[in-house]
Amino acid sequence: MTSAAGEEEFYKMSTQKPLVIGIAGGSGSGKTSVTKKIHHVFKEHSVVVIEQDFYYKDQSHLEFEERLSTNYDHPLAFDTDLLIEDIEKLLIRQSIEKPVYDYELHTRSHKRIAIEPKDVIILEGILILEDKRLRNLMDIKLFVDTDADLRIIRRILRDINERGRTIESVIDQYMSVVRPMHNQFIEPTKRYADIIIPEGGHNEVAIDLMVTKIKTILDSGNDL
Ligand SMILES: Nc1ncnc2c1ncn2[C@@H]1O[C@H](COP(=O)(O)OP(=O)(O)O)[C@@H](O)[C@H]1O
Ligand SMILES: Nc1ccn([C@@H]2O[C@H](COP(=O)(O)O)[C@@H](O)[C@H]2O)c(=O)n1
Repeated sequence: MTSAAGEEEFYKMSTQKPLVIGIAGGSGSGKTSVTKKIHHVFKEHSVVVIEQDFYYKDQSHLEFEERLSTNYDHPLAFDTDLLIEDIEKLLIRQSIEKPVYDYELHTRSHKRIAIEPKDVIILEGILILEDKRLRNLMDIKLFVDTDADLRIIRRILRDINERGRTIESVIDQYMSVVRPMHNQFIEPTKRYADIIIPEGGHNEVAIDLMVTKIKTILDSGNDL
Protein backbone atom coordinates (compact mmCIF):
# COMPACT_ATOMS: atom_id res chain seq x y z
CA MET A 1 0.00 0.00 0.00
CA THR A 2 1.49 3.35 -0.99
CA SER A 3 -1.18 5.90 0.02
CA ALA A 4 -3.28 6.63 3.07
CA ALA A 5 -6.41 5.86 1.02
CA GLY A 6 -4.89 2.54 -0.02
CA GLU A 7 -4.09 1.63 3.58
CA GLU A 8 -7.63 2.55 4.64
CA GLU A 9 -9.04 0.30 1.89
CA PHE A 10 -6.75 -2.56 2.94
CA TYR A 11 -7.87 -2.16 6.55
CA LYS A 12 -11.54 -2.20 5.53
CA MET A 13 -11.13 -5.33 3.40
CA SER A 14 -9.27 -7.26 6.06
CA THR A 15 -11.59 -6.62 9.01
CA GLN A 16 -15.11 -6.73 7.58
CA LYS A 17 -17.11 -9.90 8.11
CA PRO A 18 -16.45 -12.26 5.19
CA LEU A 19 -19.38 -12.79 2.84
CA VAL A 20 -20.56 -16.41 2.72
CA ILE A 21 -22.18 -17.62 -0.51
CA GLY A 22 -23.69 -21.10 -0.62
CA ILE A 23 -23.99 -22.85 -3.99
CA ALA A 24 -26.15 -25.98 -3.81
CA GLY A 25 -27.72 -28.24 -6.44
CA GLY A 26 -27.82 -31.83 -7.55
CA SER A 27 -24.79 -33.80 -8.64
CA GLY A 28 -23.79 -32.71 -12.16
CA SER A 29 -25.96 -29.60 -12.03
CA GLY A 30 -23.03 -27.24 -12.62
CA LYS A 31 -22.21 -26.03 -9.09
CA THR A 32 -18.47 -26.32 -9.61
CA SER A 33 -18.70 -24.53 -12.96
CA VAL A 34 -20.65 -21.61 -11.43
CA THR A 35 -18.20 -21.48 -8.52
CA LYS A 36 -15.19 -21.42 -10.85
CA LYS A 37 -16.67 -18.57 -12.90
CA ILE A 38 -17.36 -16.42 -9.85
CA HIS A 39 -13.95 -17.32 -8.38
CA HIS A 40 -12.29 -16.34 -11.64
CA VAL A 41 -13.76 -12.81 -11.46
CA PHE A 42 -12.93 -12.21 -7.81
CA LYS A 43 -9.69 -14.11 -7.30
CA GLU A 44 -7.59 -10.99 -6.81
CA HIS A 45 -10.30 -9.67 -4.50
CA SER A 46 -9.87 -12.54 -2.13
CA VAL A 47 -12.27 -15.45 -2.62
CA VAL A 48 -11.90 -18.86 -1.00
CA VAL A 49 -13.81 -21.95 -2.16
CA ILE A 50 -14.84 -24.63 0.33
CA GLU A 51 -16.14 -27.82 -1.27
CA GLN A 52 -18.56 -29.82 0.88
CA ASP A 53 -17.23 -32.98 -0.83
CA PHE A 54 -13.84 -32.43 0.83
CA TYR A 55 -15.62 -32.88 4.15
CA TYR A 56 -16.88 -36.41 3.52
CA LYS A 57 -16.16 -38.42 6.65
CA ASP A 58 -12.75 -40.02 6.75
CA GLN A 59 -13.07 -43.71 5.84
CA SER A 60 -9.42 -44.73 5.98
CA HIS A 61 -10.22 -47.23 8.75
CA LEU A 62 -12.53 -49.15 6.34
CA GLU A 63 -11.47 -51.64 3.66
CA PHE A 64 -11.83 -50.33 0.09
CA GLU A 65 -14.70 -52.76 -0.60
CA GLU A 66 -16.58 -51.48 2.44
CA ARG A 67 -16.20 -47.88 1.24
CA LEU A 68 -17.98 -48.80 -1.98
CA SER A 69 -21.19 -49.42 -0.07
CA THR A 70 -21.28 -45.98 1.62
CA ASN A 71 -24.22 -43.75 0.73
CA TYR A 72 -22.40 -40.59 -0.38
CA ASP A 73 -25.63 -38.72 -1.05
CA HIS A 74 -26.95 -38.88 2.52
CA PRO A 75 -26.42 -35.96 4.94
CA LEU A 76 -24.74 -38.30 7.43
CA ALA A 77 -21.92 -39.05 4.96
CA PHE A 78 -20.43 -35.63 5.72
CA ASP A 79 -18.39 -34.40 8.68
CA THR A 80 -20.61 -31.32 8.98
CA ASP A 81 -19.27 -30.40 12.42
CA LEU A 82 -15.78 -30.02 10.98
CA LEU A 83 -17.12 -28.04 8.01
CA ILE A 84 -18.95 -25.63 10.33
CA GLU A 85 -15.90 -25.33 12.56
CA ASP A 86 -13.73 -24.38 9.57
CA ILE A 87 -16.19 -21.82 8.22
CA GLU A 88 -16.54 -20.26 11.66
CA LYS A 89 -12.75 -19.95 11.83
CA LEU A 90 -12.63 -18.26 8.41
CA LEU A 91 -15.38 -15.90 9.57
CA ILE A 92 -13.18 -14.71 12.43
CA ARG A 93 -10.23 -14.43 10.05
CA GLN A 94 -8.38 -17.53 11.21
CA SER A 95 -6.67 -19.83 8.71
CA ILE A 96 -7.72 -23.47 8.31
CA GLU A 97 -6.28 -26.76 7.06
CA LYS A 98 -8.84 -27.85 4.48
CA PRO A 99 -9.13 -31.63 4.02
CA VAL A 100 -8.58 -33.10 0.55
CA TYR A 101 -10.84 -35.85 -0.80
CA ASP A 102 -9.88 -38.76 -3.04
CA TYR A 103 -12.86 -39.92 -5.15
CA GLU A 104 -10.97 -42.96 -6.42
CA LEU A 105 -10.13 -44.24 -2.93
CA HIS A 106 -13.44 -43.00 -1.45
CA THR A 107 -11.79 -41.35 1.52
CA ARG A 108 -9.82 -38.32 2.62
CA SER A 109 -6.31 -38.04 1.36
CA HIS A 110 -3.48 -37.51 3.87
CA LYS A 111 -2.91 -34.07 2.36
CA ARG A 112 -4.33 -30.85 3.74
CA ILE A 113 -4.55 -27.46 2.05
CA ALA A 114 -3.69 -24.39 4.10
CA ILE A 115 -6.42 -21.80 3.53
CA GLU A 116 -6.03 -18.20 4.56
CA PRO A 117 -9.12 -16.17 5.52
CA LYS A 118 -10.58 -14.12 2.67
CA ASP A 119 -13.35 -11.57 2.13
CA VAL A 120 -15.62 -13.99 0.27
CA ILE A 121 -16.22 -17.64 1.15
CA ILE A 122 -17.99 -19.78 -1.46
CA LEU A 123 -19.35 -22.98 0.03
CA GLU A 124 -20.33 -25.45 -2.67
CA GLY A 125 -21.98 -28.87 -2.42
CA ILE A 126 -25.03 -31.07 -2.92
CA LEU A 127 -26.30 -30.82 0.66
CA ILE A 128 -25.06 -27.50 2.00
CA LEU A 129 -28.63 -26.17 2.33
CA GLU A 130 -29.83 -29.25 4.19
CA ASP A 131 -28.23 -28.36 7.54
CA LYS A 132 -29.80 -25.39 9.34
CA ARG A 133 -26.52 -24.49 11.08
CA LEU A 134 -24.81 -24.21 7.70
CA ARG A 135 -27.69 -22.20 6.22
CA ASN A 136 -27.43 -19.76 9.11
CA LEU A 137 -23.80 -19.06 8.21
CA MET A 138 -24.68 -18.05 4.64
CA ASP A 139 -25.45 -14.56 3.41
CA ILE A 140 -26.56 -15.60 -0.09
CA LYS A 141 -27.94 -19.03 -0.98
CA LEU A 142 -28.01 -20.28 -4.59
CA PHE A 143 -29.47 -23.48 -6.00
CA VAL A 144 -28.31 -24.62 -9.42
CA ASP A 145 -31.31 -26.30 -10.99
CA THR A 146 -30.57 -28.59 -13.91
CA ASP A 147 -32.77 -31.34 -15.34
CA ALA A 148 -31.98 -34.88 -14.23
CA ASP A 149 -31.25 -36.13 -17.76
CA LEU A 150 -28.52 -33.52 -18.23
CA ARG A 151 -27.12 -34.15 -14.77
CA ILE A 152 -26.72 -37.89 -15.31
CA ILE A 153 -25.14 -37.43 -18.76
CA ARG A 154 -22.65 -34.94 -17.32
CA ARG A 155 -21.97 -37.17 -14.33
CA ILE A 156 -21.30 -40.23 -16.48
CA LEU A 157 -18.71 -38.33 -18.53
CA ARG A 158 -17.10 -36.67 -15.51
CA ASP A 159 -16.98 -39.74 -13.27
CA ILE A 160 -15.42 -41.90 -16.01
CA ASN A 161 -12.89 -39.23 -17.02
CA GLU A 162 -12.05 -37.74 -13.63
CA ARG A 163 -13.15 -40.03 -10.82
CA GLY A 164 -11.96 -43.45 -12.01
CA ARG A 165 -15.43 -44.99 -12.51
CA THR A 166 -16.99 -47.33 -15.09
CA ILE A 167 -20.24 -46.54 -16.89
CA GLU A 168 -21.89 -49.52 -15.15
CA SER A 169 -20.87 -48.29 -11.70
CA VAL A 170 -22.09 -44.73 -12.39
CA ILE A 171 -25.48 -45.91 -13.66
CA ASP A 172 -25.88 -48.42 -10.84
CA GLN A 173 -24.99 -45.82 -8.18
CA TYR A 174 -27.29 -43.26 -9.82
CA MET A 175 -30.32 -45.56 -9.86
CA SER A 176 -29.83 -47.08 -6.41
CA VAL A 177 -28.63 -44.07 -4.40
CA VAL A 178 -28.04 -40.75 -6.20
CA ARG A 179 -31.53 -40.41 -7.68
CA PRO A 180 -33.53 -41.37 -4.58
CA MET A 181 -31.33 -39.27 -2.27
CA HIS A 182 -31.63 -36.32 -4.65
CA ASN A 183 -35.40 -36.51 -4.46
CA GLN A 184 -35.46 -37.05 -0.70
CA PHE A 185 -32.77 -34.62 0.50
CA ILE A 186 -31.39 -32.31 -2.21
CA GLU A 187 -34.39 -31.19 -4.26
CA PRO A 188 -36.38 -30.11 -1.14
CA THR A 189 -33.58 -27.68 -0.15
CA LYS A 190 -34.37 -25.58 -3.20
CA ARG A 191 -36.94 -23.77 -1.06
CA TYR A 192 -34.18 -22.32 1.10
CA ALA A 193 -32.43 -20.69 -1.87
CA ASP A 194 -32.50 -16.93 -2.42
CA ILE A 195 -31.82 -17.47 -6.11
CA ILE A 196 -32.43 -20.50 -8.33
CA ILE A 197 -30.08 -20.66 -11.32
CA PRO A 198 -31.26 -22.77 -14.23
CA GLU A 199 -28.55 -24.71 -16.04
CA GLY A 200 -25.52 -23.68 -14.00
CA GLY A 201 -22.19 -22.78 -15.55
CA HIS A 202 -23.41 -21.55 -18.93
CA ASN A 203 -25.97 -19.16 -17.46
CA GLU A 204 -23.94 -15.99 -18.00
CA VAL A 205 -26.81 -13.68 -17.00
CA ALA A 206 -27.16 -15.30 -13.58
CA ILE A 207 -23.39 -15.30 -13.05
CA ASP A 208 -23.13 -11.59 -14.01
CA LEU A 209 -25.96 -10.76 -11.58
CA MET A 210 -24.18 -12.62 -8.78
CA VAL A 211 -20.88 -10.92 -9.55
CA THR A 212 -22.55 -7.48 -9.47
CA LYS A 213 -24.30 -8.28 -6.19
CA ILE A 214 -21.08 -9.49 -4.55
CA LYS A 215 -19.22 -6.37 -5.73
CA THR A 216 -21.96 -4.15 -4.29
CA ILE A 217 -21.82 -5.89 -0.93
CA LEU A 218 -18.02 -5.81 -0.76
CA ASP A 219 -17.92 -2.12 -1.75
CA SER A 220 -20.42 -1.26 0.97
CA GLY A 221 -18.25 -2.90 3.63
CA ASN A 222 -20.56 -5.91 3.91
CA ASP A 223 -23.26 -4.26 6.02
CA LEU A 224 -25.71 -7.10 5.60
N1 LIG B 1 -23.69 -26.09 -19.14
C1 LIG B 1 -22.94 -27.18 -19.28
N2 LIG B 1 -22.91 -27.83 -20.47
C2 LIG B 1 -22.19 -28.95 -20.63
N3 LIG B 1 -21.43 -29.51 -19.68
C3 LIG B 1 -21.41 -28.91 -18.49
C4 LIG B 1 -22.16 -27.72 -18.22
N4 LIG B 1 -21.95 -27.35 -16.94
C5 LIG B 1 -21.11 -28.27 -16.42
N5 LIG B 1 -20.78 -29.20 -17.35
C6 LIG B 1 -19.90 -30.37 -17.16
O1 LIG B 1 -20.66 -31.31 -16.40
C7 LIG B 1 -19.85 -31.89 -15.39
C8 LIG B 1 -20.47 -31.59 -14.04
O2 LIG B 1 -20.43 -30.18 -13.84
P1 LIG B 1 -19.99 -29.58 -12.44
O3 LIG B 1 -19.90 -28.10 -12.56
O4 LIG B 1 -18.79 -30.31 -11.93
O5 LIG B 1 -21.28 -29.98 -11.58
P2 LIG B 1 -21.46 -30.25 -10.06
O6 LIG B 1 -20.34 -29.54 -9.35
O7 LIG B 1 -22.80 -29.66 -9.76
O8 LIG B 1 -21.44 -31.73 -9.88
C9 LIG B 1 -18.45 -31.32 -15.55
O9 LIG B 1 -17.68 -32.24 -16.28
C10 LIG B 1 -18.67 -30.05 -16.33
O10 LIG B 1 -17.56 -29.73 -17.15
N1 LIG C 1 -16.50 -41.44 -2.79
C1 LIG C 1 -17.48 -40.72 -3.37
C2 LIG C 1 -17.91 -39.52 -2.86
C3 LIG C 1 -18.92 -38.84 -3.52
N2 LIG C 1 -19.47 -39.35 -4.63
C4 LIG C 1 -20.55 -38.65 -5.35
O1 LIG C 1 -20.22 -37.29 -5.53
C5 LIG C 1 -21.42 -36.56 -5.69
C6 LIG C 1 -21.23 -35.15 -5.20
O2 LIG C 1 -20.28 -34.47 -5.98
P1 LIG C 1 -20.74 -33.51 -7.20
O3 LIG C 1 -19.44 -32.85 -7.59
O4 LIG C 1 -21.32 -34.37 -8.26
O5 LIG C 1 -21.75 -32.56 -6.64
C7 LIG C 1 -22.48 -37.28 -4.88
O6 LIG C 1 -23.66 -37.40 -5.65
C8 LIG C 1 -21.85 -38.66 -4.60
O7 LIG C 1 -22.65 -39.70 -5.08
C9 LIG C 1 -19.03 -40.55 -5.12
O8 LIG C 1 -19.53 -41.04 -6.16
N3 LIG C 1 -18.03 -41.22 -4.49
